[in-house]
Amino acid sequence: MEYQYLNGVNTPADLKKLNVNELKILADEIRDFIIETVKKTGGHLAPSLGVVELTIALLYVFDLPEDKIIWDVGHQAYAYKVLTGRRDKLHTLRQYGGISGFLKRSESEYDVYGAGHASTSISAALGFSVANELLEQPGRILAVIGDGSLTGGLAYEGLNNLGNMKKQMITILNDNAMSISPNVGAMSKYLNKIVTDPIYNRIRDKIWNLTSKLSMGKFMLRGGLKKLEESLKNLLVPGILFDELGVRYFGPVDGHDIQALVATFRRLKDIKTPILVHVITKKGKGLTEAEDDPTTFHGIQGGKVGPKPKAPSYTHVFGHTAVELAEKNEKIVAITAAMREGTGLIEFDKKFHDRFFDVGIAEGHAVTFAAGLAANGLRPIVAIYSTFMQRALDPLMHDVSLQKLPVIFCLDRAGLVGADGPTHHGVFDLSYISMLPNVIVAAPKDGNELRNLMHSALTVTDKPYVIRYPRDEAVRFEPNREPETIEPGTWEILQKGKKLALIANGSMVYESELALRMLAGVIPDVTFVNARFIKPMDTALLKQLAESHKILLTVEENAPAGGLGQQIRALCNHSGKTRVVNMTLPDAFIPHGKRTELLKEAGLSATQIADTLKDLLK
Ligand SMILES: Cc1ncc(C[n+]2csc(CCOP(=O)(O)OP(=O)(O)O)c2C)c(N)n1
Ligand SMILES: CC(=O)[C@@H](O)[C@H](O)COP(=O)(O)O
Ligand SMILES: [Mg+2]
Repeated sequence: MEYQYLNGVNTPADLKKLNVNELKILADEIRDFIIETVKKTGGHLAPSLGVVELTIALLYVFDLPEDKIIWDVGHQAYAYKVLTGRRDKLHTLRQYGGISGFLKRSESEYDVYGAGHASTSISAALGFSVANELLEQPGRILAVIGDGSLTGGLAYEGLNNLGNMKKQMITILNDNAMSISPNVGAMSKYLNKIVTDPIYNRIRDKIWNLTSKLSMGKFMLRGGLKKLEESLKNLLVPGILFDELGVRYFGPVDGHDIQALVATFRRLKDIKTPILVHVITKKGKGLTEAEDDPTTFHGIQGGKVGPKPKAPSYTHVFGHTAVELAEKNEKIVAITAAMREGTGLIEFDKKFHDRFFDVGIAEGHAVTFAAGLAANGLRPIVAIYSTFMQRALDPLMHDVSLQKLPVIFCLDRAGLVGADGPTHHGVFDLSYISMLPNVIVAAPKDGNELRNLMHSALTVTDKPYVIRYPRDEAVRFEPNREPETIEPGTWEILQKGKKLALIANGSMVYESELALRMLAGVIPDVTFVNARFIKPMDTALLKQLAESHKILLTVEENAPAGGLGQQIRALCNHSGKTRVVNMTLPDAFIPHGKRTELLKEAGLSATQIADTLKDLLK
């Protein structure tokens, strides 16, 4: 595609040769380029469209790579990638072997810090700033954080320390009033107030509240003047919250006005103490459908629409079943950490809005909040992606399992998620959760079993019940079947055979089914077991299998350490009679790509399971 300026701009140095008017044309070209590219590759389109002008202004005023920008999450940094030497690679975005959808230190010298999980930028940037000072390195440190990411507690830990340490750091708050869905929480309301209420409205409202209920005498006696002065300060200094934390607030600034952004950054760039610049942007800016529906366009699939799925997604099955349970039991409440759409809770929210809680990007709070709900008589269902559940391991231990509270956890995106890559693969949950006492950990083989496990979880009232499932089709799902109650710790024998017992878990049951179909008539019948519970194990059946088979082959979509296979090996090894072979994901971070490509790279495709079976039985 021929562009007047974009073709000649590949680095920040190229950018600095343009004048501000040319930058405005460049912004349109970059926006057009991102739209055309991401429609093919897929990715986080609306977030990136919202910060095109902000990115240009930052790279125009600041001196990268000496000055360093740390992006929160990094899903919004496509313009940043274009302007830091990756314009000609953007078409490989999130593809296997291509550039990452987030910042990545190994990808570019300009990617000084990677992310993917939200709310880390302020803490990391403070680290950079202190390192500059102690090592006497030149350069300014900036963090770019969205209003959604500012609902994450880690951001406040960073702000608290920053305000106290008073180090040089410029925090750019990119406020588009959106997380994935509309942003939630008191901070969001506070930011919105700064942006929308004209000052005089606020003065009027505050004074009215202060004096309306009190006679003037009482008003004066009750320190009314002090309150009045405080409230006036609050009104007239919009960013008072940040100022009080020791981070000087500037703004709000129009995040699409390059001239205003450049002037603001030029004026503030050499302030040596912590500052925060509040920038107002529109998520999806420049693409009408994305501006109108930034939630849908937060992340889009690229390329041609694939074949019609053979079964609904596990996400759909979860959402359907959560509603089904809530219809029958008014104690059931659902909690999400800013992932209402991704976890499949839209229907639940619509039908049971007063029993639905979006707590913002606050997974630790979500779990401890659920503990409180459960301790006081409700039955919470917490829906969190497996990778984001890592943020809540201590609340799971300390608040839920130790106190034996009946919280149901539904961990979507367990296993390899695909294009989001290593920050998002949910490949450790079997390990980090089954190590805890007082937990049940299950993985369904299909949609029917997910629904049965969720129904079964309700019968458990003295410990948390964790169910994990992949970002994939649910193999089979009959919503009208009568749900079955599955006893915790009971595995399912799918085929009786001899010599080798194939013990698969969750997503790997279907892969193993496909492998056995490939080998029909080729190898002697093997015993095939659905090990749907990792905790508790079906130790009675396992003992039987170990005594009656020479080989146990385990297959799971989880890291090796602490997974199903390692636990089975430990249980069988003391007998020494049975050979245990484990097929797991590698002990490594797995790159981004298509889920099917990655399963193959990890050695967990149906063909590779079949090959392993043939090798073991020859
Ligand atoms: C710990 C964590 N939880 C959830 C997510 C999923 N997530 C990615 S971006 C996003 C919304 C971020 O909102 P904001 O910071 O305002 O950025 P915007 O998309 O509006 O530019 C969420 C919830 C995540 N990346 N990390
Ligand atoms: C950037 C981020 O963390 C989310 O947008 C995530 O990419 C959503 O993942 P899914 O597309 O699997 O819902
Ligand atoms: Mg936002």
